[in-house]
Parts: sequence; structure tokens; C-alpha cells
Amino acid sequence: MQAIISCKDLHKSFGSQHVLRGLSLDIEPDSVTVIIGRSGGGKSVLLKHIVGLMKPDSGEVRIEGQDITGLSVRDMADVRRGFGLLFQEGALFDSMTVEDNVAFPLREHSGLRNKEILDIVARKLSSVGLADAGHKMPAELSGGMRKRVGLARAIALDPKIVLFDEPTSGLDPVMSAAINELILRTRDEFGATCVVISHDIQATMAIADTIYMLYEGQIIARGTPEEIRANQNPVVRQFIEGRADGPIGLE
Ligand SMILES: Nc1ncnc2c1ncn2[C@@H]1O[C@H](COP(=O)(O)OP(=O)(O)OP(=O)(O)O)[C@@H](O)[C@H]1O
Repeated sequence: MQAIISCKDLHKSFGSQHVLRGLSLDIEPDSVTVIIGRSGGGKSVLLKHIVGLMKPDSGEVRIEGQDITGLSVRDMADVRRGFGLLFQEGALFDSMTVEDNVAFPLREHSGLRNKEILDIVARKLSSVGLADAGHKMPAELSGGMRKRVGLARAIALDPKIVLFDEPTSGLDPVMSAAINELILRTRDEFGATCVVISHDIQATMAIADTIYMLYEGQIIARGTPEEIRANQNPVVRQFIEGRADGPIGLE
């Protein structure tokens, strides 16, 4: 099967800091792929390369076979429209209602009439369990509700690819489980490819079709949850067992 996202030999430095060091990965369509790794290890930098917000120093990023690294700003904007992005804090517009937040990408890009837009918004809000929250302001919502509004907005344009940057950070276990279910529904009901960045090993094992572990700027392990659990690389073992002692330093 052709990869929907393919990164080949990516290198990226900031000054003397070499963050991505020959990173390659392939993500299959209609799957949930979780990228795990240390804080500061380059997961968000990788995500920004995938959506074209950062360019690599060398290497290539292909989306559905198209190399996006050399695209103009306008062509990149077209590619990016096929992505839904769920940022860590939901990144909602605080001065807009929930309904207007979810309607925003539709008003910017769909060309649909307001009534059709409001119908889509109502369906997306109901699919994340917030059918009655449309007229609330973001400040009136809990962290978990804000993330769900962020997800409703991310899927408003029916993107082929949805990227989740630490979707469960700061949430209680019940809300985390609800968000994890929504990620699986995003794959199953909307047919989207989901790429998730996570520190949450338990959630990763529960939702991933494929796990990649990023360490020192490269992918050091790839596999299903069972394969990662059985992986004998000491770095992988330390990370998934959550131990302070081992090859991963604490600097
Ligand atoms: N625009 C930038 N300019 C300079 N350095 C940057 C930039 N973006 C990221 N970095 C550096 O790259 C490294 C990797 O950052 P990144 O945010 O990708 O980590 P992460 O793995 O996502 O961490 P976390 O799990 O804590 O979010 C960090 O040391 C960070 O300071």
C-alpha cells in the first residue's frame, strides 16, 4: 500500500542543535500512527515538517506521493487544507463562540452557504458529544471540552489526515479515554489517517495501529503495540516502562 505520508532522510538543525538526524518514516492511509519519544526530542518539529510549516535542511516529505518540500506558499496552502490539526491546547479563538470556531475553516475555505455550514457544524459538534455547546464561549468550557471543540474544528472540512499533538495531555483518565475513542472514530467514521504525538504509553498501546519511537533525531523502533512491547532495544524498554535509570539521560 502506498504511504499517505512519507518522510525520507530528514535533517533539521537550529543553530548548532541537530534536531532531526536522518529521520525516515512511512504512514499508511486510514491508520492511527502514534509517534512517541522524549520531551524536546523533535516530535513537534517533525509534525511541522509534515504540514509544511517547517522545511528540512535536507531530505523530503511526500504527501500522497507529492514532494512538498519545494512547494510555493500558495501550493502548500492547498496541501495543508487536506490536513486537520489539533494542537495541544485546542488553540480556539477565545472571542468566538464554539459554533463560530468550528465554522471558521468552512467559512474560510468551503464556499458553502451559511445554512449548510451550520448544518455541518451541528453534525461535527454532535459527533464529539457537544451538540448543546454551540453557543458557549471557549472560556466556559473544561480542558477536555475545548479539545473536543478543537477536534470538531479539525475535522470540519473532512480532511484526509488529522494530526493530534498530545491530545490527552492535562486531561483526567476518563476524559483521556473519551478523546482516545474519538481518535479511533476519526479513523473509522471519517476515514481519516490519524497521526498522534503522545507521551501517554497506555493510550498509545490502546489506539495505535503503528507506533514509531523517535530518539536522538531518528526513528529507532517501528511496530504494532505488541511488537513495541516485545522490543528489546534498551532505550525503547526504558521509555515504555517509564524508568529513570537506563540509557536515556535526564538532562
Ligand atoms: N523554531 C525553533 N527554533 C529553534 N529551536 C527550535 C525550534 N523549534 C524547536 N526547536 C528545538 O528543537 C527541539 C525539539 O523540539 P520539539 O518541540 O519538536 O520537541 P517535542 O519532542 O515535541 O517535545 P514535547 O514532547 O515536550 O512537546 C527542542 O530543543 C526545541 O528547543
